[in-house]
Amino acid sequence: MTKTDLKSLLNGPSLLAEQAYLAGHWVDGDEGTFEVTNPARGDVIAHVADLSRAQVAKAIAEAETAQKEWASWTGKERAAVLRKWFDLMMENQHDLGVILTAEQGKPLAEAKGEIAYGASFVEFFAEEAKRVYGETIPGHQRDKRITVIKQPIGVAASITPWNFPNAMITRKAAPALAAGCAFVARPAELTPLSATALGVLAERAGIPKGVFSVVTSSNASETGKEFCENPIVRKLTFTGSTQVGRILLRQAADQVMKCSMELGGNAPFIVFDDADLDAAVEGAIMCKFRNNGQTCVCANRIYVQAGVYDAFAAKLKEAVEKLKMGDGMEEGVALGPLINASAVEKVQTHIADAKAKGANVILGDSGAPQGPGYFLPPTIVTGATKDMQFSTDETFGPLAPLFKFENEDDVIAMANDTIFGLASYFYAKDLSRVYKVAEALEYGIVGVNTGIISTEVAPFGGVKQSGLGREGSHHGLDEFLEMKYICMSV
Ligand SMILES: NC(=O)C1=CN([C@@H]2O[C@H](COP(=O)(O)OP(=O)(O)OC[C@H]3O[C@@H](n4cnc5c(N)ncnc54)[C@H](OP(=O)(O)O)[C@@H]3O)[C@@H](O)[C@H]2O)C=CC1
Ligand SMILES: O=C(O)[C@H](O)CS(=O)(=O)O
Repeated sequence: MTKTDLKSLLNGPSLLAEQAYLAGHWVDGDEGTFEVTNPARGDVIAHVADLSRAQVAKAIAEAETAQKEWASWTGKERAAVLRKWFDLMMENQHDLGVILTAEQGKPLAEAKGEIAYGASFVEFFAEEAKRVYGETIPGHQRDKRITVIKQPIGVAASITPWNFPNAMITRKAAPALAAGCAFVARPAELTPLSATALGVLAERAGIPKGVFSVVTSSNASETGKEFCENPIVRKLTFTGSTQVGRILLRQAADQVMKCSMELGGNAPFIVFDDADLDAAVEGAIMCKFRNNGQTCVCANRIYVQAGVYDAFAAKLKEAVEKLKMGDGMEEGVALGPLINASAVEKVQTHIADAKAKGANVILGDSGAPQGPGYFLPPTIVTGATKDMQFSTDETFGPLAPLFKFENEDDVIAMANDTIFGLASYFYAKDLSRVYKVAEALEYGIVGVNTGIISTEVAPFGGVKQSGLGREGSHHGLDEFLEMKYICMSV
């Protein structure tokens, strides 16, 4: 798919923006441009503005000015503009999906699903913009009156990954703008086009110049340092690996900057012997193979109780064999390419490690199809054990390792034996078991009899080294607000 092909697929080619959106102006990069390639075919689909650190600093300075006016609007006025942004995202869902598939690779149906998911945060926080409530507290002395108010934190900056190039930005920008903050977004180098398209629609929606900027760059480290070291930035919100999250937290510590961190995962997916096996297989497929396994909430370890292990393995194999792999633009494709060669190599390394330690490959692991693109057939291994790499490291690809367990206590101990704590899942019918296991799992999210937990109405986030803070739900607004109390003598 070339740039010409991509433009021909769009109803509105102007959504394909190769410049950066800097404080309401479309600009070239002082560092030139960087290439964006289609992971299914390796074609170059865009040459995107490569901003310098000085240009990023300019976006931040403009944001500071714009934010003061934006914060003076009523919540209802901000809500109206955010609602328009939501409406434009949904009106352009097809084009935004095509752009997303072109740069990230996921099947078009999934990409359009991400657009709706990303837009749902804008819709939700447009409503929340009107509900930034404070409180009054009975005075501690007869002549004292205490009032608590919440105010926007100021200029927020985001760094987001390539796996959800639309939704990871809107999940942060929507609450920030609703709260009255200004927002400077730095998308991943691999997938900047979904972000610049959001800039096109933000401009059309009437979001004031400087309130929302998209600073595209090939130098993540430099942009990150500007975000962490610039005293105007009061909030850093990051989604990505725990490794990079640690770097950013260290850098932000010098300013004691408020940070939200949505980091890596290592999700256990547990099938008890009283589970509905067909439902568990359906849930495992969605949980493991959404975005071809490239999500932080994907099942990374699948634990199956001994009595149903063989039956589950057979059913899962039969279901996975039906999944069509190919270019995300092709009808009926369920599994697109991985994002790049290193992603393929990581999955192959996990498979090789497991085989070397005694695992048995019951599906896949056959050589990737010839020709361009980062394709890897889905693989299922049985006989997984805790000494294998995928027990501790996030695979981030289409590999389903099946572990056998005997009882509840053992599987809870194994599930919790990780530095991560983002998402977890289990299938069971016994109510007592459901309550006990859900409470015992050390994770920010527990899916019970479901493999998909993503929604704008719930507080998404992890414990332990999977992150800090929550995104989505009314809690998501607090990440961009400062609380103040006024103690008045009457
Ligand atoms: N908890 C969550 O919600 C999510 C967690 N993740 C986790 O992220 C990983 C996969 O995503 P991936 O994008 O590879 O993760 P990375 O952490 O490598 O990258 C995430 C973002 O951080 C940027 N970045 C990388 N290094 C630095 C740095 N030193 N300073 C500032 N920014 C930097 C990247 O830029 P660039 O790519 O341009 O180099 C990218 O935009 C997995 O571990 C996955 O679990 C991913 C998505 C969601
Ligand atoms: O980046 C991710 O993996 C997302 O946070 C997962 S979700 O929000 O789509 O569930």
